[in-house]
Amino acid sequence: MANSITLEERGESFQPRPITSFARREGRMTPAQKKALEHLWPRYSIDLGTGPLNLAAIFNRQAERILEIGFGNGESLLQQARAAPERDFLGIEVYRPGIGHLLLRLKAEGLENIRVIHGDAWEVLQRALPNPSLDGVQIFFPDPWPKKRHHKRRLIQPSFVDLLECKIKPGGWLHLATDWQDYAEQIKAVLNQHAGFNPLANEGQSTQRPCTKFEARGQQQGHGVWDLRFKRSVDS
Ligand SMILES: C[S@@+](CC[C@H](N)C(=O)[O-])C[C@H]1O[C@@H](n2cnc3c(N)ncnc32)[C@H](O)[C@@H]1O
Repeated sequence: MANSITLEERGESFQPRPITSFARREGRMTPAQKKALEHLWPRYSIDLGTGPLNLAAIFNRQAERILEIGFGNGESLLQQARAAPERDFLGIEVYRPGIGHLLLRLKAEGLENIRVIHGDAWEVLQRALPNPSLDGVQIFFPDPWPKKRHHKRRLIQPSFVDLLECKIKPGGWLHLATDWQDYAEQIKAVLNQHAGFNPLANEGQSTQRPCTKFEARGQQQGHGVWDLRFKRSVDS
C-alpha cells in the first residue's frame, strides 16, 4: 500500500467508508460565515478534481507541508500558520460553519500559507493527495463516539492508518490528541500494531500544540488530555 499512488492512477475506484466518522449536520452559519464561503472560497480553498493535486503549484513554492484533519473552527491551523510562515498548511473539514470561521480569519490576517478542503478526509486522502506528499499530519480531538456501539465510526481505524502511511513521507510524523482515555488506548493499539509507524518518546505530553476549542470544552468537564505522536517509518 505504501508504494501506491492515488486510486485513479492505480485504475481503482474510490471505496467510501461504510459508515462516516462524522454526524451529518450542517450547523448554523452566521451571515458573515456564509458570505465568506461565497466570496473567499476561490482564494483559499482547493476543489477536488480528478487525479492527484499539485501542491507545489497550489502553494506556489516548495515547503514543508502539514495537514490537519477535522480542524473544527481552524484556530489551531491559524496559530501554527502564523508562527511558521515558512511551512504550508492544509486543512480538511466537513463542517461548513468552521470553514467559514477560518476563511474570515485568513482574510483578516492576510495569511497565505493555508488552504482548505471541504470534504471527508477518507475520500480526500484516497482521491486527491499524492503519495507521499505530507511532512506531518495532525488530528486534534477527533469525534470520540463514546458509546461502544459507535466505536466503528471513530476515524482512527487500521484502514485509515494505511491511508495515512501512504500520504506521510518516510520520517514524517503523525500527531493525535484526544480527551477520551479509551480512544487514546484504541489509537495506541492501532498505531503500535502498524509497521508504518513508531511511537515517539514525548507521548502524553501536551507540547507544541495550540489549545483547541474541543480541548477547552473537555477541560471544563474535567477530562484529561492524551497527546500521541508517531514517526512514519523510513523502511516500510
Ligand atoms: C470533535 S471536533 C474537533 C475539532 C477541532 N480539532 C478541535 O479540537 O476543536 C472533530 C471535527 O472533525 C471533523 N471531522 C470528523 N470526521 C471527519 C472526516 N472524516 N473528514 C473531515 N473532517 C471530519 C468534524 O466535522 C469536527 O469538526
